[in-house]
Amino acid sequence: MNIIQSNIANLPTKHGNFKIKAYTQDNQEHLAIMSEDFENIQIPYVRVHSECLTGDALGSLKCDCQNQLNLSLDFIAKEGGLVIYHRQEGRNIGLLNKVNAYCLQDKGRNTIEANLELGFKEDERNYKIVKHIFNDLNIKKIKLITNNPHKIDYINSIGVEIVERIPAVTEVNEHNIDYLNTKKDQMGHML
Ligand SMILES: Nc1nc2c(ncn2[C@@H]2O[C@H](COP(=O)(O)OP(=O)(O)OP(=O)(O)O)[C@@H](O)[C@H]2O)c(=O)[nH]1
Ligand SMILES: [Zn+2]
Repeated sequence: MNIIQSNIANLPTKHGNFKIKAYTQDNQEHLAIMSEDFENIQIPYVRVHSECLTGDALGSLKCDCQNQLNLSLDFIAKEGGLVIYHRQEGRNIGLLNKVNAYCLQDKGRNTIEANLELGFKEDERNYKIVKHIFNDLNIKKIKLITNNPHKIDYINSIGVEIVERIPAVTEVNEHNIDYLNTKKDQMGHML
């Protein structure tokens, strides 16, 4: 696993002041976004946020990604911890395939059916870089911000203890209600 990593730099944002460190693996560039007091925290709050360009950058109402990212950055700036911006767009099928999946959803498929019809699993993400980042930042115990039980299982399986789960529940609207219901009913999300 060939990973290149950056130095640490300051990043002031409208959410607060952070320190950032980038990691490159297999042409994917990921970012650790740490609160200023990160080094002194015993058990950090952590959000592993999967990239969603349409949500995070454009404010798409089809998903809850931008709201979850904003909520997490606000929370981490205040309470102390880390957001890992995990560049596995579209549950790791990539942007082009996600747009094709959205086209199928325009025709009535749900988020899982669209992935399967394109020849992918419902979730193609892997968390190898997350394991590396936890090791690099010497993190052994965390409080994880998530609704996704599979993320909890994975992070437990790499030897990082989750002492508390913080829900990341945000607003429901007419565009994301079906998506959120599919995540809850068919993907096991705690919503
Ligand atoms: N393939 C595909 N990916 C999607 C779709 N909607 C959102 N995504 C991607 O799903 C990822 C976010 O996953 P979610 O299931 O919303 O949340 P999660 O990260 O599994 O769980 P939480 O920690 O609770 O947020 C991002 O990479 C999005 O780009 C979709 O309809 N199809
Ligand atoms: Zn999204």
